Amino acid sequence: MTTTRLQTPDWHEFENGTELAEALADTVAQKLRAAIETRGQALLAVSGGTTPKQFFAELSRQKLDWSKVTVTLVDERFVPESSDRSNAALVRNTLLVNEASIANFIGLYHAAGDAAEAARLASAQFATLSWPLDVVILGMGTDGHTASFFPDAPNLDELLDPARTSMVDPVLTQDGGEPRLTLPLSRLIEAACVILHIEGEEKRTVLDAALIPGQAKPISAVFATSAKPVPVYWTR
Ligand SMILES: O=C1O[C@H](COP(=O)(O)O)[C@@H](O)[C@H](O)[C@H]1O
Repeated sequence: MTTTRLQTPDWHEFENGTELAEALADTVAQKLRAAIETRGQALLAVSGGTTPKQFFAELSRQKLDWSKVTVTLVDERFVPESSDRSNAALVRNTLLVNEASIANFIGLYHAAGDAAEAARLASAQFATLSWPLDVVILGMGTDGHTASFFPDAPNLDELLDPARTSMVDPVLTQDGGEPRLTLPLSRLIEAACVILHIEGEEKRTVLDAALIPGQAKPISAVFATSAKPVPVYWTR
């Protein structure tokens, strides 16, 4: 992986998780309203894991025409929604409630034989969407992965190829706990708006290091290849 151009992050720091969640929800809601205004619909891709819960709760209460919003995931574990590891279950339970309960949701998981087959099924569904995405909210693990771009993934270079044309890719990773499904970097950075949401000192240190050329982690590729600034929303 080569990184030749890293951004100085557009840093948004908050006193606590509640203030961050409110500000991020306001920003995302504005972007969704603008997309609905200009193209009659909005596509939002969110991350899973533990960080976004409070943000999802705030976003779910935002007043906008959620019937015109399609929500999907940046990445998913190859597990059914009955699993407590399911990112789709997190979205259903914490984002697709309140005002947002009428949004359309397209998950990445399919009950297929393996992650590769599930990725093919998800890609066929994604082909019906009106690309590019309007808003992408990324998270990051303390190993520097974002989406399911895990450092140990054999196909990491392909996933991070800015010219990649696939829609959903399988990821075979030990670090990630189970096989994964992910949008490739190209689909994420072509979005009108990409925001990184991280919390805690450890993640800030990891990100700071990853932005130094020559210390590349998967997250580095987002900042190295995005044509637009990628705001970082952070709190201790
Ligand atoms: O595995 C994943 O991890 C990252 C970070 O999760 P967190 O629990 O540290 O917030 C997440 O962004 C990604 O969507 C998820 O699949």
